[in-house]
Amino acid sequence: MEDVFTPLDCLLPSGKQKICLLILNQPLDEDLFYVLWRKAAIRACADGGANRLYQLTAGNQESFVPDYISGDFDSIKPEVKAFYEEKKCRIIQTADQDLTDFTKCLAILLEEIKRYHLQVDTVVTLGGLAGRLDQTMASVETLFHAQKMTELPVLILQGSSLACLLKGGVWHQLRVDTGLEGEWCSLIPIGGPCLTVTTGLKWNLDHQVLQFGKLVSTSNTYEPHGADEGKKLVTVKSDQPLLLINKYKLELHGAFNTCA
Ligand SMILES: Cc1ncc(C[n+]2csc(CCOP(=O)(O)OP(=O)(O)O)c2C)c(N)n1
Ligand SMILES: O=c1ccn([C@@H]2O[C@H](COP(=O)(O)O)[C@@H](O)[C@H]2O)c(=O)[nH]1
Repeated sequence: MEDVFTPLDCLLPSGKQKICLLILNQPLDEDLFYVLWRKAAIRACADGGANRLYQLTAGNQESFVPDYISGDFDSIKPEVKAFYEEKKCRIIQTADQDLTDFTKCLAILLEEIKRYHLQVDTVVTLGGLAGRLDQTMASVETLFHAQKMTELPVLILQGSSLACLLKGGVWHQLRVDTGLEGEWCSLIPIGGPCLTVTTGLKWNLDHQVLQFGKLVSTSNTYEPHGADEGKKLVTVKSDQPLLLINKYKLELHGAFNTCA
């Protein structure tokens, strides 16, 4: 079975993927935010993610009201909660202290996609890869939950890195021809050893085992003159879920920041 996917399509203003957007409690990149917000079928904030949204959209906050804010609400500021409540944003308390606000917010999002039969190709998350290291590790763990909850790809973007967990046992064909690809990409075996085959990379893996303490494919890059140069395809197969991290470059210089 083959899974064809363009990881950076969501960042193209003219991209084809239909997305939903989840905002976590990390500084928001303005360009990323405005490109993604205008495309999203559902927009949600996890707890303090609402503070970040409120801050970024200062002066025009009523044009950027999310569909819901969920979480244990130990981070959202009272005035931010009151503002969005007044604007009819749904406030959903998720008190469970065994799952992160990110995981719980994602679970709600996936239920809504199902309930309203929304045509969605990708769930895009802003934040989650910086700040507290335990939270960053938890973000990656959320991707494992996500694979049990949905067939949809769940992406996490922050600070020029896009992270996505590739399913095990499937050939992934990754198109890397958007023009937004940066100079490196990595394959990280998170849950245990990953028997891996790749094509289209500078350092390909030929049925090699990626494993912490053995071999981890960081600072890899796309093959400069491969046979698939025209299409720019990378293929990856691993017997276990494998974390893909891509560098992206988005230089819009605020070109989209007036569109709600
Ligand atoms: C074994 C175990 N360790 C730790 C916890 C605590 N814990 C895990 S997820 C979670 C909720 C974290 O909420 P989130 O808003 O994502 O992070 P916060 O900013 O509140 O730290 C908590 C308290 C637990 N329930 N079980
Ligand atoms: O340093 C951080 C802090 C938070 N996150 C993510 O945001 C959500 C919500 O965080 P709150 O602090 O509870 O508002 C959390 O579940 C993390 O996924 C982060 O990535 N890094």
